[in-house]
Amino acid sequence: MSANGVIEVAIIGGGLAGAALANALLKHRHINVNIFESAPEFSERGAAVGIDLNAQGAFAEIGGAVTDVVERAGGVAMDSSRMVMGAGPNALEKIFDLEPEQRGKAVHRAALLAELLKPIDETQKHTSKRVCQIEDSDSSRAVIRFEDGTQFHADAVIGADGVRGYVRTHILGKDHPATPAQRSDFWDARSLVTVEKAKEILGNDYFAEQRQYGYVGDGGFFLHDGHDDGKMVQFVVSGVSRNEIWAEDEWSKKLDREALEKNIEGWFIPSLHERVVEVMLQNPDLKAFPQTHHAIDAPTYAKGALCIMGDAAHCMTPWQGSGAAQALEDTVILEAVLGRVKNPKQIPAAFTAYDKARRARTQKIVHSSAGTGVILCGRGEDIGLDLAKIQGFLPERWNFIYKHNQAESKKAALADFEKLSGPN
Ligand SMILES: Cc1cc2nc3c(=O)[nH]c(=O)nc-3n(C[C@H](O)[C@H](O)[C@H](O)COP(=O)(O)OP(=O)(O)OC[C@H]3O[C@@H](n4cnc5c(N)ncnc54)[C@H](O)[C@@H]3O)c2cc1C
Repeated sequence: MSANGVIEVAIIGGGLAGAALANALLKHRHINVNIFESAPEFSERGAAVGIDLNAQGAFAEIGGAVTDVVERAGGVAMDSSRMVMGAGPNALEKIFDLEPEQRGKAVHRAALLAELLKPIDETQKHTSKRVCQIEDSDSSRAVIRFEDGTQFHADAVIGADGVRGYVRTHILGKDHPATPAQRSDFWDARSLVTVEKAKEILGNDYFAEQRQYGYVGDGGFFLHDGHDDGKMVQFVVSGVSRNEIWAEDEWSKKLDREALEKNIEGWFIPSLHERVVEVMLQNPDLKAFPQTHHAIDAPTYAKGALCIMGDAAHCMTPWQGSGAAQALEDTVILEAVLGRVKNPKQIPAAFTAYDKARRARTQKIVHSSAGTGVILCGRGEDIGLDLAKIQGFLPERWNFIYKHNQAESKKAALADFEKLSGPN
């Protein structure tokens, strides 16, 4: 703690998780927050991110500057059907529509990140700062060392440094089986096209503006959703990896027409197959990426005055579209408990309360997400391509994510913090 009683918080990683937390902590005058990003600029790869109901709830719970950040970033309501399914050799059937109150929003990642970072003073945002070492002890501030030879001293360090970040390794140890993320059984590829092009290629049977449609195939899945004020549409093709697709250490693969055709062969009815190929090849740099996740549960998200959040803590496959949402739920709890800290000695209690509030739920979603992928690729055990059975399974898989009472969870974490932290 500095002489003026300010608690120094360092956030490592300037993705959606780190930016949301830095923004949320601005409301606490006794906290000085600095955010350190390894890249030369704050940026987001990829197109849309779905802001589901619980993520919207998290923004509302955080309040202040983030309340309407999704609207300011051009978020588009995912109107109507979440899933209209084409399955098996010839079926095209609707599985279920979302009720209006269940609908999420799709927003351009870079726009959302920019809005989250906007209120943070330039002096608190640092780029080209790759953390390579942290020295922490019970008695003094942590020393964060960067690759450029500089260092920073902080009372609390939050690793929001993503799936291959440093802080998870520091907390769990480099040899712990839960430290590295694992490659899942799935891969995906993405393409972003204008609404006009999407209509032209997909036609009315397969496309409706500003709706999120998903098609179950025999081994894979095809999805589209609108974003960027409704002008652009994101297409995703994803599915079960075939053995010949990936070499052991291969983390991306260029997809030309032949490779794409080979990898999605037999998934969809012919009329859909043709359209999937055409719309995906609109991306001149089409690549397949293996989906990774923390398949092995971490025993903790916290150690002393250090903790991890977002993908650093619980990287998940995208099948339930909840990774960013979970980072926002993390933010709700971290903002609340850090807001109560009056003395740096209480920081370990704040992070223990955070770990208790967040770990079990997020790890459950990591596993649920991978299991949902199996179902959406028509490979669920005793489910296969039976649309009625798929319909039966899906709502319960999403409801426990959406119907999470963030205010209650925050209250419980604050009560835990009070119990653990002792007198100021
Ligand atoms: C294909 C796909 C689709 C998805 N769709 C959705 C969706 O619809 N809805 C949803 O809620 N979620 C979705 N997700 C998940 C969501 O994108 C992620 O969970 C979220 O972006 C993670 O944010 P993060 O800030 O934790 O990590 P990241 O975005 O990975 O940010 C980590 C940052 O830390 C920096 N960094 C790394 N190491 C260091 C270091 N040593 N020092 C300093 N900085 C460092 C990195 O450069 C990076 O900027 C999807 C994910 C994928 C892959």
